Amino acid sequence: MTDASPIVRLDQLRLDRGGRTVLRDISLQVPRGSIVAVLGPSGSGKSTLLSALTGELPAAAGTVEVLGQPVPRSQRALLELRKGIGVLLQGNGLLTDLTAAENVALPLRMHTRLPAPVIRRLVQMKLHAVGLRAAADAYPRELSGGMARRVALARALALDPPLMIYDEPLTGLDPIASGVVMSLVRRLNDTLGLTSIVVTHHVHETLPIADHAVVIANGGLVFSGTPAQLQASTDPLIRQFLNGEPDGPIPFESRAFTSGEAA
Ligand SMILES: Nc1ncnc2c1ncn2[C@@H]1O[C@H](COP(=O)(O)OP(=O)(O)OP(=O)(O)O)[C@@H](O)[C@H]1O
Repeated sequence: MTDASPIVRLDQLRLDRGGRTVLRDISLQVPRGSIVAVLGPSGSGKSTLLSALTGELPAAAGTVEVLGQPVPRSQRALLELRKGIGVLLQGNGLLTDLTAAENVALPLRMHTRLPAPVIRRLVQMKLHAVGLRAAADAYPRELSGGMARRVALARALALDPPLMIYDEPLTGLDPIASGVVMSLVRRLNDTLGLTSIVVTHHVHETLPIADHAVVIANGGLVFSGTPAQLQASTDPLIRQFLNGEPDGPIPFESRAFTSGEAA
């Protein structure tokens, strides 16, 4: 029997930072098996939203449920929850004095008691999944930007998390490497039975692999629907964002927070 409950459920969520409300009234359900693109201009609160999913930032109001449970407050329960969330951060976060294989092995060494030969085999499998088995003994400096991103992706997959979160996975990559990484995101999602949340302002590279898209701007969720619906939207705010125009309903120096509420 498959579990039909959403893997992430946000209800009337408000998030504050530095005494200001960054996002308000965010309600969203992420179905299992889907890829959801979270889009929005710089400073709109995308990373802030991610912090709420990993429990780094508690909700100021409303609820956040991840992997079928409210995000806990205790450090111990949070650590347990985070084992089920693979995160690919903006920088790759690879340790430069470790090889690709050693980097991928890190979470397995830290969070499991598996014997070394089993870890070696799992690492080979993860590197194979991102098409880099041959690069196991290379150091990060010997890899191209796209290859390093894929090693970081293999490391994020090390503990077989059901939920993957990608924070700006294309930053610094050329168009070819971007295409490789995005198609890998889709393939891994489908072959490993994952659910993926991709936070990015790379709209045109991300929409083709997404099942659902949300746009955050001006302190809230301004769109939620399929990529086709997003592309067809006539909302001036959405058009401004999609076309990258400086003038329109999104302020150029996007100040995502709305003043007052948490002050
Ligand atoms: N630790 C913090 N304290 C106070 N304000 C913060 C903090 N972190 C972020 N902010 C503010 O919250 C807002 C949203 O920032 P956030 O980093 O979530 O946006 P973003 O959409 O991820 O931006 P980018 O695409 O540039 O990474 C911004 O106005 C930012 O200045």
